[in-house]
Amino acid sequence: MRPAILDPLFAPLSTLPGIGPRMGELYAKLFDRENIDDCRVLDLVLHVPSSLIDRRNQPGIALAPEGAIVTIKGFVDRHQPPPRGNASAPYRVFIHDETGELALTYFRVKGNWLEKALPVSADVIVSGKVNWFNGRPSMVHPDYAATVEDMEKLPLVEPVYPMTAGLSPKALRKTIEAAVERLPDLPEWLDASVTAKHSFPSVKESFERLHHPRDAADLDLQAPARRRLAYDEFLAGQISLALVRQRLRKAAGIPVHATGELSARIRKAMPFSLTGSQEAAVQAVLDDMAGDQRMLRLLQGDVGSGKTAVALMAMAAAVEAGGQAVLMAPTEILARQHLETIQKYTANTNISVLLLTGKMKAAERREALERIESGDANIVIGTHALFQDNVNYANLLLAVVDEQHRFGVHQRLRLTAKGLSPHMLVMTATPIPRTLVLAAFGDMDVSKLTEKPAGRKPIQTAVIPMERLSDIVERLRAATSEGKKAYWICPLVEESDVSDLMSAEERHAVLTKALGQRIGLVHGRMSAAEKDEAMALFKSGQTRLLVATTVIEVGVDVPDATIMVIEHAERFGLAQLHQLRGRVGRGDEASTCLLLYKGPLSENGRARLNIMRETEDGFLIAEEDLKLRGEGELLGTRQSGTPGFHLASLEAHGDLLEMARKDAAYILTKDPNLEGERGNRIRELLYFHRRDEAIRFLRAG
Ligand SMILES: Nc1ncnc2c1ncn2[C@@H]1O[C@H](COP(=O)(O)OP(=O)(O)OP(=O)(O)O)[C@@H](O)[C@H]1O
Repeated sequence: MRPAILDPLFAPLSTLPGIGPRMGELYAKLFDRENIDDCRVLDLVLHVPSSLIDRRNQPGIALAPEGAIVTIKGFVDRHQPPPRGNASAPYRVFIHDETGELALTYFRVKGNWLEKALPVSADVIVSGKVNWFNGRPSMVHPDYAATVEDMEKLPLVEPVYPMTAGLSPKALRKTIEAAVERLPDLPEWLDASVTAKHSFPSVKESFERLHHPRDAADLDLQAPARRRLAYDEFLAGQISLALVRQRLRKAAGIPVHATGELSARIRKAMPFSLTGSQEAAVQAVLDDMAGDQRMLRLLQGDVGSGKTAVALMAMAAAVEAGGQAVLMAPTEILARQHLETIQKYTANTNISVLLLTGKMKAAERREALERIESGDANIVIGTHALFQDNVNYANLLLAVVDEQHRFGVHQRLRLTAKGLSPHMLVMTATPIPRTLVLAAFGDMDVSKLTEKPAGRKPIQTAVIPMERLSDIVERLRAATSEGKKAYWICPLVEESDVSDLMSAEERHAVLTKALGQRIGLVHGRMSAAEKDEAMALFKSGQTRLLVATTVIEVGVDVPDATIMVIEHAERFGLAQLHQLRGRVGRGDEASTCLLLYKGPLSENGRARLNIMRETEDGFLIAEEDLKLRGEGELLGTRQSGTPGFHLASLEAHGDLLEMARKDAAYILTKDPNLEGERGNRIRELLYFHRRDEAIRFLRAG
């Protein structure tokens, strides 16, 4: 049961004033949720400012610096409405103080609200950005403008929040304010010794400080309020992870005794032998599975390092021992690709491999569910549909979760919530720094694939301005007529007026015309069947050029594709570029990657693209990326911060993570089921910061 004191925070966002269906949609977008019903008041409380506007600067009109936000106290001299018949001309209000005159400039003014807000001969306060033209200052659409009496509430320091298009900063601020007011007086969930030692303010005080900053120092990542909340968040994360691990481990492992019979056949079917590090990983996995504790292992390997083969060996072991194995992929395309690969390698065994996705037809799905329940299906491959409530496994011994870089303990918890706790192998592709591993996975055993399969040739990477597009088209013509295959990646799906990015559809049309051949297209808005078809045509060589958005970024494997063109490379995160480039260089043919950019490049932008040219080492790229951009962008996803965290930043709060890890271990050693007095406090913390995850876990417990 959720502690009642948290109820106001878990109330739907729509209970706040001013949130109707239209606003609701915007908030859902802001919080990256399906719809407004998934948003809680708490989401707003956790939506912390990224910067602030300081309106304390009151230099007087004559001394207002160009482009700076200032607040001016003045006297209204006159109004100058636009001349009749010229509605596009500005409406000006002239005010003065003892240093000079300022024009307040408004466009498209309707009605007479300006006369009311800024009456002639009134003392007024205005705040906004000042620009100078020909020695005259003007303020276009002041952020605030009213008589002195009406302006008592002018916020001199104003938080600025991360936004989404369509939402106004004012509306967002007001809603957040209303949400923060609902913050109850929470009892302290940390031990007094911890709060005292680090001078942590209370939770309520901390949020109030962040949402009502007095100056920039309050928003500093090292400010006590921010550190407190970051620590809480890390602690909640570490405790959830430790609990999952504890649960998984506690359920006595079913030792898997592999006979090696099936895996020997599979190896024969593979056109290569495993690399040394693949062998080492397989061995570690088999050892784990044979033991009486549940395996919980992370398999980390750079793009194209051959993680799938390791996973397949592990799954074969589960089947040899008479059980089932599942492989969960992050996307439908990947699930189908895994299915194909695995079917190919298991063709001369009696292993039955089955696909289960969310998009199957009812009859097909029913049949699949029956085969899973009867144990007829040995290996089940799919998306998150694998762990839905109505899927019952006959004898699930191993779950492989291909997380790529979409971290989340969700799936792992989902399994435990179903009362299942098979051996677990989690695969990640993006090379992640240790701190990030710790934050996203907690303490897990780790196997790393450090070598690339033999025979791989380095990928030639070139950084090329868009102006040379026609050269590239010619190169592609030559290459495809020689039988080579190429990807062409575009950043956006459909043309949009806010952006000059060429959409995939448009690029597809242009290239089809220029090359006079059939060209494939894959983007996120196509149906699964359409995507499959496009991938199949490209694999079989019926199309030799595939225009795609980043839907193909993770895991797509067409080993004979050797050319990768990335349009607007300057707009991608480095890790994402690395992932994309990793789609070529997967066979023994030499490959090329062309990074097309639209100039002029910033210094930083040039440095980033140069890193791509200089190295193919994912770990090095990740490190450089971290240096240049910060970890949020490292994963190429979130606008800010660390994935899964609202308040904590791995870069800034690494020390707190380490502390949280130790404290979590201590707390759970003392009270493994969180039943004691401290345990109850910690449960509150878990609900607050991990929500449904925590809820699932507590139910599962
Ligand atoms: N030991 C090996 N020798 C040669 N080729 C291999 C070896 N292991 C795997 N491969 C091949 O290398 C390619 C990449 O393997 P896989 O798809 O498993 O990579 P991955 O680690 O999942 O990479 P990504 O994260 O990019 O998806 C595949 O075409 C696979 O058949």
